[in-house]
Amino acid sequence: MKLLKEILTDEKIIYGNQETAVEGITNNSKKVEKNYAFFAIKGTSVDGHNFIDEAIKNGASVIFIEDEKYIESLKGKNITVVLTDNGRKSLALASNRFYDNPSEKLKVIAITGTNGKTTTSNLLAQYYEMAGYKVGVIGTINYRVGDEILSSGHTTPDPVEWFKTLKVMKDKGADVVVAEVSSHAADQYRVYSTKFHGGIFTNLTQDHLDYHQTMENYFLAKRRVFEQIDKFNKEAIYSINVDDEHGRRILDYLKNHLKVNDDKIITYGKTSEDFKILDYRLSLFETEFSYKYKDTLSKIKTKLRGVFNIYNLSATVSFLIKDGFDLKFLEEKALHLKPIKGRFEVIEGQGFIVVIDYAHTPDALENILKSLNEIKENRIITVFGAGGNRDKTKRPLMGETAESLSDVVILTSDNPRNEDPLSIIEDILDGIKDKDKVITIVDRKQAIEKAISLAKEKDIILIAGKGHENYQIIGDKILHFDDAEVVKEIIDGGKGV
Ligand SMILES: CC(=O)N[C@H]1[C@@H](OP(=O)(O)OP(=O)(O)OC[C@H]2O[C@@H](n3ccc(=O)[nH]c3=O)[C@H](O)[C@@H]2O)O[C@H](CO)[C@@H](O)[C@@H]1O[C@H](C)C(=O)N[C@@H](C)C(=O)N[C@H](CCC(=O)O)C(=O)O
Ligand SMILES: Nc1ncnc2c1ncn2[C@@H]1O[C@H](COP(=O)(O)OP(=O)(O)OP(=O)(O)O)[C@@H](O)[C@H]1O
Ligand SMILES: N[C@H](CCC[C@H](N)C(=O)O)C(=O)O
Ligand SMILES: [Mg+2]
Repeated sequence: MKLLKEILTDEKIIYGNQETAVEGITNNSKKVEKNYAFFAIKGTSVDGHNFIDEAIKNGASVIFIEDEKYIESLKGKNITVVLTDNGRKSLALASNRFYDNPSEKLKVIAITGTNGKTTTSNLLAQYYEMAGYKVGVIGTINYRVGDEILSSGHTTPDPVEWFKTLKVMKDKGADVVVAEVSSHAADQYRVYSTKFHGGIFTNLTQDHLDYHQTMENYFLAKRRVFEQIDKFNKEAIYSINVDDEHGRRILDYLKNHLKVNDDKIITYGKTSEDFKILDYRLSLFETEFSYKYKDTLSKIKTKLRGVFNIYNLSATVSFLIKDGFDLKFLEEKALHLKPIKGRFEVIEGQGFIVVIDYAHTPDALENILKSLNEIKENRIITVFGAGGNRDKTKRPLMGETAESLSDVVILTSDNPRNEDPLSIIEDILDGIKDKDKVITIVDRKQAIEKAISLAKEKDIILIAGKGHENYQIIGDKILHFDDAEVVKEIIDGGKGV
């Protein structure tokens, strides 16, 4: 329990007083219990102010409002009413206080960018674990501390769950928390007021334009992650991919606008002067790359596969160098890093190879396919779809990429959600010129079966888009579906490598 005054920042109390007891906080009227503070937020689909009555009925003792027009109707209701000019910020600030400022006692690291967040955060987690730390991970796959899975949901949870999860992780003995911060989260202040130990920028390419509308807005949302890190910790450290034009803009912003000292920043990439990626050698089973750091010219060997993972590993290693790790330790332990579920996951078939990968953006699809083209000995058969109720403009771009970098394309369903699966496929087909290369099979399992039946000696089948997901969302139903499981069932005895 807290008193209202303990969770307030500079919001204005309209009715009631700051001694009001607060047993819990939420922005969801359905979750309100006795003596909760309810935050009414104007959302992207509905206005939370419409649920004030429900929150009161459920026992709210305090209502935070953003809209002054509700002041009058709340008069004389024996409820403490607080006015804020930004409900989302207030919710984050209050959640942080309610859960006793957990990030003050943890090393919380934010990873942001369109692709590579889950991978990079898991690589960081593995390194910290190998160095003896207890680590929490918050991201797309789940929220876990050590080996204990706490829950799962959005890539970045809402503020109440975010700060609560940090507190639970701290109470369970975590020293470090690595967290993916999505652009939605930055835009909606889900992690506002967290004291981050540092931040990593992986890349920015097209995705989520249904939400951000333009690439520039999308970029500004990502930039906000760095603004927020700097605002609450002037000592934070940063690792930035400067091969990416948006990475260079973030770097410029950190140095010239936020005035972050050079010694707090490390860059990585082929064009970097800090952690410079030189040559590399790819195979289906391991990767080796050389790099230059200061006067050291050296090599890293890992079981992770694909050029994009050289970037994710470089992001990780460069960040850890800034965090004081020994380079030799990082090199040696790279061999022990485990690949991440559903990211360039390889399953051996009878003579052919199946690769399962979470590529669900045009850039990710291009990257995985380019790496496969560097490795291939025969054809590439690509099976994929696109998520429903998500950015439609990426669909034809994914079609174009798949066509140009594969020999056969099998279009199928990803998570169609509330859209017609066939019309999603039509959108992808719009980007494909040579329709003869394409087979359309709406049912994902049948599409995978077809790919396997077509596979010849040394072919590679890429099954993209769902990676680790063990479900398929069709309409409002969530059905069990797991690409790797389906493949193993079909090729009976096919083993993962
Ligand atoms: C676009 C988006 O991010 N929406 C999320 C956001 O919605 P919102 O804040 O705009 O809220 P809203 O649904 O308009 O409702 C407004 C307010 O009314 C309240 N309400 C609503 C109904 C009710 O009965 N009672 C009530 O109090 C809501 O709690 C909310 O505070 O906050 C909601 C509550 O936390 C989320 O459930 C919702 O996720 C939607 C369903 C979603 O699909 N989000 C995805 C796109 C997302 O967040 N993805 C990112 C990126 C993924 C990645 O690329 O890695 C992620 O971090 O997962
Ligand atoms: N550094 C990278 N650059 C480009 N593509 C990448 C990179 N890392 C991963 N990918 C591609 O993106 C896919 C998803 O990777 P990952 O899950 O690490 O990204 P993410 O940023 O967490 O994605 P999400 O936004 O869905 O959480 C991979 O399966 C791969 O195809
Ligand atoms: N975090 C991403 C995941 C997309 C995964 C893909 N399988 C889909 O359902 O579109 C999103 O919500 O846009
Ligand atoms: Mg992720």
